[in-house]
Amino acid sequence: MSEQDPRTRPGDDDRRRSAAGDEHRGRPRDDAGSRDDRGRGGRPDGAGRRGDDRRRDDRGTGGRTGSGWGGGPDRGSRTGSGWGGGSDRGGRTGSAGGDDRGRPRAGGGDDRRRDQRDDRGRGRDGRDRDRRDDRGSGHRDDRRGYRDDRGRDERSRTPRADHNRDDRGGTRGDRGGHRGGDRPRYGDDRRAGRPGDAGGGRYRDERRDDRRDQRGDDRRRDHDDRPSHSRSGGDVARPRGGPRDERPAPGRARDDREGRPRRDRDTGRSPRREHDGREHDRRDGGRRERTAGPRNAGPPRGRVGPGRPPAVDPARQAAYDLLTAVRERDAYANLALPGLLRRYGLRDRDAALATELGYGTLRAQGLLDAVIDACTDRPLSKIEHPLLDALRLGAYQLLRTRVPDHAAVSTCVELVRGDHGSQSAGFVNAVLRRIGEHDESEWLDRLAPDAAEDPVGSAALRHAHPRWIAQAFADALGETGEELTAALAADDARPQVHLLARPGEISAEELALATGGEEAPWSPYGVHLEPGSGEIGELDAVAEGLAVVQDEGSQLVAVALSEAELVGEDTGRWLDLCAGPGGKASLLGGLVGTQGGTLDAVESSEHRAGLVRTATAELPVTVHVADGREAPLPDGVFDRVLVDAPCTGLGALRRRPEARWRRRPEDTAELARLQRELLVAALRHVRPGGVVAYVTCSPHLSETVGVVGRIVGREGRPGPAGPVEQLDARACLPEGMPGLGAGPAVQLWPHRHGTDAMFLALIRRPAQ
Ligand SMILES: C[S@@+](CC[C@H](N)C(=O)[O-])C[C@H]1O[C@@H](n2cnc3c(N)ncnc32)[C@H](O)[C@@H]1O
Repeated sequence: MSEQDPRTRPGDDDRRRSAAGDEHRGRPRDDAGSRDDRGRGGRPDGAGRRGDDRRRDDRGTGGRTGSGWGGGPDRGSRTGSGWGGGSDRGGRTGSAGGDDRGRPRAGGGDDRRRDQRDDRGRGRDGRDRDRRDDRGSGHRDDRRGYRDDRGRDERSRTPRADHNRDDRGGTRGDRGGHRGGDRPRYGDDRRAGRPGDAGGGRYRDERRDDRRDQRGDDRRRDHDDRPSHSRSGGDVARPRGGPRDERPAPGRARDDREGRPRRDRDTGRSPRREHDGREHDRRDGGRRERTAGPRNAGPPRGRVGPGRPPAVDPARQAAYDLLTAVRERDAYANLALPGLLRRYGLRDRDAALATELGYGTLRAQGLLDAVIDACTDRPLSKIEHPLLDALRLGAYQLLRTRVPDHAAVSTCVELVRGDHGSQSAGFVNAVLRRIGEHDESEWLDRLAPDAAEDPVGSAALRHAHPRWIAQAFADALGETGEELTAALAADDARPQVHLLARPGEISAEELALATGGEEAPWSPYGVHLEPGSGEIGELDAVAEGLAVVQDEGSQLVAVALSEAELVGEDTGRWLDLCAGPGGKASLLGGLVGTQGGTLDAVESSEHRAGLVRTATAELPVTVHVADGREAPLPDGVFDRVLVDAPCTGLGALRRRPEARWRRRPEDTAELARLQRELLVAALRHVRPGGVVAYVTCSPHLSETVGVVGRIVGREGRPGPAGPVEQLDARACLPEGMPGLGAGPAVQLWPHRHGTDAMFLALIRRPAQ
């Protein structure tokens, strides 16, 4: 889950909104025949358009099923789980080629891709025209080649809205009405024991277009609050990159909004404000070294001289305001940033610069503070916060960007001069000049603990992590050497944006073509976008609801649950016990929908339950606002249950620039209790022979194996949920995926897998 992370602070939900995108899913494997069939990986139904001959030939045995499940001949044999990819999949990451990847592909062929290319060329006017036309005629569907009259007839018998009622009445009996058409199918040969083998369809009805319009309105209204909609899910560009192409990226809508930089600032900060007592010391920062900095380099104690408007470029002003918002309002950076970009009229390279500076400064805060601390007489806690923000912003530019020193210093000096006077400006100037005397590695050599004596402390400072988080990573990795360094470094890097190609809506291949991205190495639904400029929400595929932002690790754990081996038939009744904001519910709902099943989605926060409704609006998902520990749902009936538990989110810090400095070690104990209780509840709701996936986006042992160990029981003694069996989760992840450990649980890592650090345990209730 991305910044929309619920796990961070229970009760803060209203501050978080989501694109249902960020953010963290089977079949019996005892049937060799079905394994083989899956392994051949062709479209089970033979329906849908084919790609061109070259693609068909290259794909060989690994053609894509409409639902994204393919699997080359060498893949099904391992787990029988039908993970997509052809026999050459293992070489994919090293291969520049696209057509020979043996990737699973959805039903669309060249026509659809051509259509999408044409769409892109039309630009905004063309899209608007299509939208107008769509409303009455369904033209939009034709345009993408998805139109299916049979499906529409069936859908008209079972309006979509039924699926999102908060009661279940009348929906299940109609499930079959959503199947059919030329949409991908889950055949018996691929999903033994699954219901609805006739396949799934797109979940649409005549109200779809209306709803899309409504969604568009919601999207615009919620824009400020949507997470991860900048290309990086975080930073977007280095400040001194070459000239950037200001044309819209492929598939990106032109934005004809007019933005005007505004100089007004909404902070109203007083230079005399009391400090809040927050520590700005070297808690995580290694030993203190005072250099011969300005001896009088303490902060001024009040405004000196007349204030005047800051003469700073809007990008730096926006970054500075972001730091203020995070500090003063506990804002989530990825939720606050889009509004600031709009306020200052920032687009393209300016937006990229503002994002880089704001996110980078937040991410590196502990390192920056250690350096600032070494350059002034006063403890950081005695420096007025706005000045400290300016110092951090300047220090980040000096140490971690190619911004010329003079520009880094002078712009930060000007940032404070207007509101805080010339004496404050002089203080900032003096400290930043001191910082600029050394580069980052020289400062680290001076300030970091000796790696031989304190490897965790050294790695923590060098990669800008609090020590306790670096220690938690070390504990989970089981080492404090090179791999810890690699993990922290990957966690400190600008992340790619990962998109989920929604099952039944668009294939990963099509989405990659439409967005200029790359198909993900592991998830059959994933597309990676390079960090760059621009708003993800402006991509046509995202704007039209065909794709959402979702980390590949989140996709993998959701698909793993859908792949886990049940005892007995999958009746298509699935449950997501902690669903908000709906990222995985949207994927699970799409998967279960393609086989005619349903998903119940429980979320304790009303607001976040609303986000789940929005994210699953066209899927067979019923949303319940309830505490997952006592949800009003029957016991012992669900085939598959996801517990994507509220957690510290330590595994997604790269997407949440400020989170690493907010979390406290003591957060984990209370969360672990809640996690255990939710897992026990899930095991109550799952039927005998059904499977529960316990998932966190944290590698902290007390939230992962600690929770699972207590519930599964130890040394033959059952835990509080009675006897259960832990499955080998590795078998439900793509074959050839490296670094999955010794099992049975799986810990994903950014440095090993390019994903957030998601944890997955699969637990099955014994069959009666
Ligand atoms: C990690 S998030 C789930 C993310 C979600 N699965 C997704 O992919 O978008 C955990 C969610 O659990 C919710 N939550 C917290 N306590 C809960 C409880 N007792 N019962 C149900 N949901 C709860 C939080 O509000 C939050 O939305």
